[in-house]
Amino acid sequence: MTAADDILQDRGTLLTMRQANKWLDGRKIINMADLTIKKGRIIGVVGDNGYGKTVLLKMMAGLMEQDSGEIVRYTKEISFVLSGRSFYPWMRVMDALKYYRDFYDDFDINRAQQLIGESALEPDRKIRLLSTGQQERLCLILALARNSRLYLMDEPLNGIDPPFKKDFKKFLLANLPEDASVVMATHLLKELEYLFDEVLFVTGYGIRQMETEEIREKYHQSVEDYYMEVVRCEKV
Ligand SMILES: Nc1ncnc2c1ncn2[C@@H]1O[C@H](COP(=O)(O)OP(=O)(O)OP(=O)(O)O)[C@@H](O)[C@H]1O
Repeated sequence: MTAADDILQDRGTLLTMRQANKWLDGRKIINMADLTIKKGRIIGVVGDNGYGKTVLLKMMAGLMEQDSGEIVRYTKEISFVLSGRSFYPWMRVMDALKYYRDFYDDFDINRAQQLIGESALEPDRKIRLLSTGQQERLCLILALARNSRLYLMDEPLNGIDPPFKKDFKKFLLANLPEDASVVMATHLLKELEYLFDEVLFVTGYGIRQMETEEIREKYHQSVEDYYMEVVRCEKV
């Protein structure tokens, strides 16, 4: 790390991307991505289908490497929320907890068990037999029971029921370590934009990072309207 990087770390920066590019199957998916993830922020990742939100999250997690440009992670404590399909077919809820305990030093199995109990998930139930929403809830619990600095979530609430969606902010804030940040890809803008401090718009030509307060106060629009009426209409 350079001296300038040390200063960024002191100011609470968790991750930066500078002019990061990613090609897949000969197509440029991520184009000159510039972004900064600071501590204590909840950040939405918004973009049309296939524009590269998942690829961007995987690059942040280090699961996909950039082809050019720079990604600096100022923390190793990054928790990626898996999907329910990530588990072996034989696994029960309790097996997933033990798997996480054995795999991650920062996983608090007691905390996970408590959250499983509060969610009415049965510890002996096979994960593949859970509903989509129950699987998503399990994956969220597994990720949040890790003591991380950065939580990466790829459409975590698609199958989840309206009451939990409504309580999600409370659930998240109650279970996030202090000063941790969340980066969350979602199409549920109407329901979730109230959560976001910032938004990363993933467009066909690059990434645009904006404060939600700026969108609301300067442009007098909701994030969804701003995305639909401004960002999606821009041509570069
Ligand atoms: N491993 C891979 N190999 C080849 N192409 C891939 C791979 N992963 C993703 N892609 C392609 O990259 C593009 C972006 O995919 P990605 O899953 O990031 O989109 P997304 O914005 O998350 O979409 P959605 O909103 O539908 O979930 C797509 O065209 C996809 O087909």
